[in-house]
Amino acid sequence: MSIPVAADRPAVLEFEEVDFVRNGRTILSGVDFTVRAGEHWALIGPNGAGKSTILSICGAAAHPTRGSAAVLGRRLGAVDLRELRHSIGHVNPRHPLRSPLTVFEVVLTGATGSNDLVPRWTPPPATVARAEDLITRLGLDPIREALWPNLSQGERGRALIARALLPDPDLLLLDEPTTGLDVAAREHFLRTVDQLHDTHRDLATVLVTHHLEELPVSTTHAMLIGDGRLLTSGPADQVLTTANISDCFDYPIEISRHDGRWQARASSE
Ligand SMILES: Nc1ncnc2c1ncn2[C@@H]1O[C@H](COP(=O)(O)OP(=O)(O)OP(=O)(O)O)[C@@H](O)[C@H]1O
Repeated sequence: MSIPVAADRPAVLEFEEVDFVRNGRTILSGVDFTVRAGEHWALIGPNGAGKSTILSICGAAAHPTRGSAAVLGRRLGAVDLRELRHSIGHVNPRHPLRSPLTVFEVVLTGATGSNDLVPRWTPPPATVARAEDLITRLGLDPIREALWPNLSQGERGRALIARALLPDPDLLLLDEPTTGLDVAAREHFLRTVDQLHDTHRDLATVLVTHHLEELPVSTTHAMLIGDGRLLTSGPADQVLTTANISDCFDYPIEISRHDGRWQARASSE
């Protein structure tokens, strides 16, 4: 069910020869890719390859040491990062929330980009209406008043997607969103992401995962990262092959695809 995307759609992310150096260590080197509106990318690579670092630049939380990165058409280094972040939805399963907010309140924090409700902030009626709509669309009505500490991982995942979509972002970043989910919650989550792609045709997404089984059917593109370098990128079916994945993980892995979903297992050769 991959949705074809025209090459002339606007670029949402443009990395050109991006290097990222921290504490004298080169973490990313010469990373080059373009993500366009309506594309759904998977970002895959071994532990420590640099995936989270790429995602933090995509989320305007860090900028390149060398090279250039444009997010939503704005070049990092020349724009107010905080303002830019309002147009980016970020789903992080390790969302650092300490107070016992309800699901409804957690979704509302998407309007202020904060972890907690901002004191003395009254959400405008349009924001409340949008939060209600997202809660219904993500199947959260029965747990609207449930408290965050009591939610299951799957319920939290759906609440965080609703939160991320509240400001109607053009870019959605999903950082290992299925971590800790049981198989039913994972499948529900993946269906939610596929439906999202059907209803938000211009939304671009970048999803980081360690497991190819956790890629939504609607994934259109993929990039493989190894040791801070982009190994290959492009249409998902051309990138997620036995040869490319085995090379990326330096291990013989066989890739297959059934009904739009990918599977990876150790090669018998
Ligand atoms: N501030 C920093 N200073 C030095 N090294 C860092 C810093 N931040 C990250 N690194 C290193 O950069 C490399 C890439 O880290 P990153 O978190 O981007 O990898 P990842 O692909 O997301 O890994 P994982 O799959 O384990 O989550 C790692 O080796 C990490 O130890």
